[in-house]
Amino acid sequence: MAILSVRNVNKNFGGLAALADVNLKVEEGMVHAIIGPNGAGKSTLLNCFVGRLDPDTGSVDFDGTSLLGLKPHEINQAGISRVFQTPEIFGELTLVENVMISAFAKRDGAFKLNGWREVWRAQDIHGLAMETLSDLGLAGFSLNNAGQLSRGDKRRLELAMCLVQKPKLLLLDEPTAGMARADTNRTISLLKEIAGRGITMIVIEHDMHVVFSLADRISVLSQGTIIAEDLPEKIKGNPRVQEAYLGGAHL
Ligand SMILES: Nc1ncnc2c1ncn2[C@@H]1O[C@H](COP(=O)(O)OP(=O)(O)OP(=O)(O)O)[C@@H](O)[C@H]1O
Repeated sequence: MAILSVRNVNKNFGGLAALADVNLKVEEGMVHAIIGPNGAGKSTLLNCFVGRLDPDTGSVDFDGTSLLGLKPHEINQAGISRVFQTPEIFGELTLVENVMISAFAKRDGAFKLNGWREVWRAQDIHGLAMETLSDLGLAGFSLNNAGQLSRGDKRRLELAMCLVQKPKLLLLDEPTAGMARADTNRTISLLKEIAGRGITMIVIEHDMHVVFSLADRISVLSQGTIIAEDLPEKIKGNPRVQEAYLGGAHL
C-alpha cells in the first residue's frame, strides 16, 4: 500500500519548471531513494512533502490525507519527520533537551520557549528521550551540549530527534553529506537497522554507495521529470538514467 502518493505535481519558479508533472508512489515499509543530477528538482519535491512549498498544481497525499495547505508542524504531527542536509539542532542545549523538544513538538505541535525547561518534570517525555538516545548509542552524552558533537554524532542526534516522534515516514535529505567513509558506513548500518523496524523512508542522496546500500526502490529525477522508477539493479542498467544522470557513465 502506498503511504505517499504524488500525482501530476507541477512547480514553477518564474519561467523555470522545477517539477513537471511528477508522479510518485512510496510503498509503506520501503526505503525509496530519489536521485538525480544537481538542479533536477529533488529538494523542491521534498519541500512539497513537508509544507515548505505547495505545488502549483497536482496533489500530495500522505496516509490517506492531502498535505496541500498544511503547515510544517501539522505535517510533522501527521507522522512525517525530516533529517536535513545540515543538522538542525540546538547547539546550546543538551542532547536530552534537544530530543525532548522534538518529542514535545510532535505531541503538542509546539513548545513554549520561556517555560519549556519546566518540562523536565514531564518524566514520560524525559524517559522517552533517554530511551531514544540510548537506542542510538548517545545516552552517555545526554547532558553534553549538542554543539560539541562531531558531525556524524550531530546526524545521530538529529535522527534521535526524528525517531522520538515515532514517524510513519522519515525523510532523509543527504544523510551522509560531508561525512568521511567510516562515518558514512556507520550511518548506512544505522539507517538499515531503522528501516528494519518497518519505518518508511525517502532518501535523497548523491552518494551512490549509500543509495544502493539502502534503497528498495529508486526514482530518478531529471530536469523536473521522473525519468525512471524501478528496483536498484534495474536502475543501474537503465541507459536513459546513465545518460541523464551521469552523461553516459555507468552507475
Ligand atoms: N526558491 C527558488 N526560486 C527559484 N528557483 C529555484 C528555487 N528553488 C529551486 N530553484 C531552482 O529549481 C531547480 C530545482 O532545484 P532543486 O534545489 O530542487 O534541485 P536538486 O535536485 O535538489 O539539486 P541539488 O542536488 O543540487 O540540491 C533548480 O534549477 C533551482 O535553481
